[in-house]
This record gives sequence, structure tokens and C-alpha cells, in this order.
Amino acid sequence: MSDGDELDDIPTLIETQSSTNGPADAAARTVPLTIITGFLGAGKSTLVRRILTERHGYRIAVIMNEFGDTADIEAKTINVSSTEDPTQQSQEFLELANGCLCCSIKDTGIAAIERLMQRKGSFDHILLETTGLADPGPIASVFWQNEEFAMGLGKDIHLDGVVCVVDAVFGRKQMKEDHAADSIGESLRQIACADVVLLNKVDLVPTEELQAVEDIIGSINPVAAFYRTVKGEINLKHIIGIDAYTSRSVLQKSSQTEPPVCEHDHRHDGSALDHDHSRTHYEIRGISSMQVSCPSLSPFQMAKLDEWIRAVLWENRLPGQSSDDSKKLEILRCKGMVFLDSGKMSVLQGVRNLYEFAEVDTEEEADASGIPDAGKLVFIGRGLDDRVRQNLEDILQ
Ligand SMILES: Nc1nc2c(ncn2[C@@H]2O[C@H](COP(=O)(O)OP(=O)(O)OP(=O)(O)O)[C@@H](O)[C@H]2O)c(=O)[nH]1
Repeated sequence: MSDGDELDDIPTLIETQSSTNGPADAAARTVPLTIITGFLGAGKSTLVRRILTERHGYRIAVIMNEFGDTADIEAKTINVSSTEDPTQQSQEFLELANGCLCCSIKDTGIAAIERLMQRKGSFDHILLETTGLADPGPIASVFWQNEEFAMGLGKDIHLDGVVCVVDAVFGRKQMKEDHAADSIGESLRQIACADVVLLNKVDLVPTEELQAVEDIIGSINPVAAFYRTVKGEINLKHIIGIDAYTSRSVLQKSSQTEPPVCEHDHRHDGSALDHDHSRTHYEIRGISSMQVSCPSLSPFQMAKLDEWIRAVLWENRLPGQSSDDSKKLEILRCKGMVFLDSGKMSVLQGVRNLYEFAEVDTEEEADASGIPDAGKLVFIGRGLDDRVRQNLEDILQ
């Protein structure tokens, strides 16, 4: 991919003219925020630096979270790039309580973003780079359209997507090593939460190894878009302005029939990247995904589904069972859509224990992005075994 391609294909950042209520309307008024996550050394800063120095015509603010062993470990830098010359950045240093954004975002981190928002109008997009050790789930939750957020930062910002950079050289090793016996390792949480996965440093790895890493990523998160990159070289339209949390994005994804195309020279034959759905129960270090097709639902079934999701997300148990029985049940991400007997359609979006069903107007969405033939639900997390699948299917059938 050349810079020329990049210029020809500038992403449309805030173009949501949808009449859909909820996040899409919010998107029309607010600045999109992309969370960039990925394990230590995977290439997050390289990607961010590239975005900041590339001439793409957009003013992008970056909230960096440096994590090192130096004295400035607690310093956060906000760089606001200018349209005229992206290399000229004004800098403000914001001291946070500790170097880990994951821990501090709910207090000082929010203050940092609020300060940034006072400069609203001077940028089009925010990138938030997490530390390599951060779990992006709680960070994404902060930007969720709940009541608290809607009254505060939600007036200015909406979550555009979570991008996870995976190290092609060490990715597989990291996924194994950071997994502790009783918890899900951070690198797995990062992949599970992602809307886009970039397998970076593909220049350093033989094809067989790439395919092995891709297989694992696909088994953890079969619904994320996937690209191979060298030094974060990617067409920005794949990572910015993706609107992953609007109902339209879920609809568009579900009507895609082709697997995502790889950036860079390494085109694949489909075998490595099709994120084999038949293996959704192949558990990699505790995390798996579960995809369930969903027939048209009556209001009673819809209420039951809602109850099922609440029990699973909020209490880590199946309805009617104690949490002891389903000790290991934990959902990191869920998405999907269901058709209702009324002819309407409802789109599910969830990050950890936050979720929402948003009703969409099927006629308008059919014009805009096409309506899929059938409903489906996807859950990514821990403990998603046959018992859980059967329990959900019993409600849906
Ligand atoms: N060969 C090669 N090297 C790369 C690539 N991407 C990044 N690097 C190098 O990998 C090292 C780590 O990259 P960073 O961008 O600092 O990684 P990071 O994820 O921000 O690291 P932390 O902030 O420590 O988590 C740097 O020396 C980069 O130059 C790539 O695609 N190929």
C-alpha cells in the first residue's frame, strides 16, 4: 500500500446521517474515539506515530499512555496534530496517578479527556493508546453510551472501535505465557475485545507461523476484521471511522460474505483467515466464542433472551442456576441481531457487563446496508461450553 493510495482513500470520519436513534445519532454530533490496544512491544506506538505523521488531512488527537521504567512513567502526553503539518504537535503534559490507564481512566484519565475536549473543534478523531498490560474492556466501558456517560463525556465523544495490534513474532508465545491458571490473560482479553485485529511485524515471520497465530486469533475472536501489517502500515479507513458500536456496523458485518482482506503483500487463500466458525468451541487458554443463529422472536422470547443475557453478563450464571454451577462463565464481548415477530429488528452490542439492544428500522437499514437473512448472536468469553449453548438455544427455539 502506498501513501498515494492512502490519500486517494481518505476515510469519512463523521458522516453518520442515519435516522437510526441512539449511538448513530450520537455519532453525528460527537468526536469518534478509537482505543488502540495490544501486548507490550506489538507495535501500537509505531502505528500511532505513523498516523500522527502521515498526511491524511485529519486532525487527530492522541492520548498516549507511556509505560516504562523511567521517571516520566506517570506523564501522559496529549499530542494534537495539525492539518497543515502533522509533525508539528502542541503538547500538554498531564500527570496521572499511575502509569496504567486501565486503573486511572475512571478518575484522572477522564479529567485528561475532559481537558482535551475543551479543544473540541481542533481535532476530528481521538486515539487512545493503552499500555500493553491494559485490559481494554473496562476502558471501552467508560465510553459506553450509558446514562452516566451520556450526561458527561458522551456529549462530546463516542466510541468508534477497539483496534488490537498483535505481535506476529511473539504473539503466540505471549498468549500462552500471560495466561494465569484462574484468569484470562490480558493479551487474550485484548483480542477478545477488538473490533479490528492487526497482525503486525509480518515481515519477520514465515508464513506457517503467521497462519498458526491467525488460527488462534480467529478462534478467540471470529467477528473482528483482520489485517496483516508491517510497521502499522494500514489504510486508515480500516481502523478509523469504523463505527463499530452502531447498529449499522453490525448489520454491514453480518451481510459480508467475503472474509476480511489482508493488507500488505501477504494475500491469503482463505484457509488461514476464515476464522473457522465450526471450531467455535476450540478453547484457547480459556477464551472461546459462541455463535448461535436466532429465529424470529416473540416478545416473550425476547424478554427471556434479555433475562438470559443479564444473568450471564451480570451474574456469571445461566438463568435458573447458581453462579457456582457456572463458575467460569464470563463474557467479554457480545454482538448480534435478532428479528422480532413484529417485523422489527434489534441489534445487540455489549462490552463486558454493559449491553444494549437497539431497535432499528428495517426499511431504512435495508436501503443503507442490506438486511441479513437471519438473526444471530455472538458471545466471546470464558466457559462458553455446550451446556451454555444449549441453554440459550432452548430459549430461542
Ligand atoms: N520489523 C518490524 N519491526 C517493527 C514493526 N512494528 C514495530 N516494530 C518495532 O518493534 C518495536 C516495538 O514497537 P512499538 O511500536 O514501540 O510497540 P508498542 O506496542 O508501542 O510497545 P509498548 O508501548 O512497550 O507496549 C520497535 O522497535 C518498532 O520499531 C514491524 O512491522 N516490523
